Amino acid sequence: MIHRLRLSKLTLWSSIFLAFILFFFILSPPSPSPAANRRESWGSHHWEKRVTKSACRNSDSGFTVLVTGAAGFIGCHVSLSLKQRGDGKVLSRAGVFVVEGDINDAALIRKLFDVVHFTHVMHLAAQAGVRYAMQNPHSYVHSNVAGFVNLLEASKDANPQPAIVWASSSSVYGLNSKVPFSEKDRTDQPASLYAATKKAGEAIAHSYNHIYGLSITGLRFFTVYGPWGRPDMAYFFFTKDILKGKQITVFEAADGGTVARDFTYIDDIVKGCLGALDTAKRSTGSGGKKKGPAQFRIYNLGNTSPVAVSELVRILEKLLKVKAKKKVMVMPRNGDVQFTHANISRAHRELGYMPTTDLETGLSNFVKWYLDFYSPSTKNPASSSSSSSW
Ligand SMILES: O=C(O)[C@H]1O[C@H](OP(=O)(O)OP(=O)(O)OC[C@H]2O[C@@H](n3ccc(=O)[nH]c3=O)[C@H](O)[C@@H]2O)[C@H](O)[C@@H](O)[C@@H]1O
Repeated sequence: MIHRLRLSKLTLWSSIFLAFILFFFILSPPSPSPAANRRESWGSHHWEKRVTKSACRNSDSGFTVLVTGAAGFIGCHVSLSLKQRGDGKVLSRAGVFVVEGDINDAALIRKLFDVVHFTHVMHLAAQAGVRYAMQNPHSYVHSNVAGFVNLLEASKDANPQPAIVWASSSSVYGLNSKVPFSEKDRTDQPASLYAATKKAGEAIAHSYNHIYGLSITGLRFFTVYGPWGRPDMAYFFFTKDILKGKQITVFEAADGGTVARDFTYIDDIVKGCLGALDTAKRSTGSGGKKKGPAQFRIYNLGNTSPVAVSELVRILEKLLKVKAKKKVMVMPRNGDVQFTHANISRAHRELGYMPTTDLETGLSNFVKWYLDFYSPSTKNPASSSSSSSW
């Protein structure tokens, strides 16, 4: 239980601030906590030994992946999935070694690249969330722009360079009104600072690909949800507030039109991330020098099935067996867009990506996890359901 609570806090922390780095294939004795990893002092001989050991691969075809944001929602699912399939696993007992740090810490990132030859970087650390950008704009620039550049700098100097797969966002489509959103559509009208920093990330990624020969794949995630999710996302805090009998605010468009999202279940997203890693070609440069053109890709990872937020609430009411206290209001001008809908044909063709989880099924998994994790009062009619999906 203590372990679970700690994880929950970490998930929250990393989604609001940033940045844990986890890498594989670590096997370490059960790690006391990320904080303890840091206390061990990251430059020490013992630390280097653990890092090196953890990064050994069991075959030449395995990957050694640096996953940033590993304590965050998508990062922890991707990390566990990589671990389960055994990439880089060398010791008798699988485990994950988490290095707590900021992706802006150039010395730490350089040290990691000195100690390990990463074949891939799965960059999922970010300041996420659309509306929070109005409260804390600088954290978006710090994590999504400066932190990303810091990671790319270390990656381009590495010899050999890793291939990079990183998290962009459906929010880059901004005010684009052509649906479904295709990777070819315009992305030059962001509706929030968050979207602008993700769009900046795509431009920065292109420049590193062009100048240094880094192989880079950007994944535009569409409103990802599921167990161990982000408490700042609507489906998560709606669940919490409905159970507490608190009023929730459901947005509608100014003309009374539907506000909808292409909600995408975490397990489908993880498959897309692994597909991107598996199909990433090698970077062509080394030690900061380009040796030829390198792969540059961008993919939508969505569900291709937008659902109105009012319908999301209806499903939650059914699963929780509690009627929500709803206040419907016009969507404030805080960065939200009215509608998202992914065209995923490119990801299907090139990554084999095919989401299989509809919103009701995915939310049912989430609600089971939520009730099990938070064990709300037994007075709650929905609390009898308790199995966790993990
Ligand atoms: O797809 C994406 O790229 C983005 O998806 C989510 O952003 P968002 O779709 O806004 O997700 P939520 O904040 O969970 O909102 C979901 C829906 O609920 C609505 N909402 C939100 C809050 C609220 O109080 N009421 C309400 O109706 C929003 O307008 C939105 O339509 C994530 O928070 C972003 O980090 C991610 O990049």
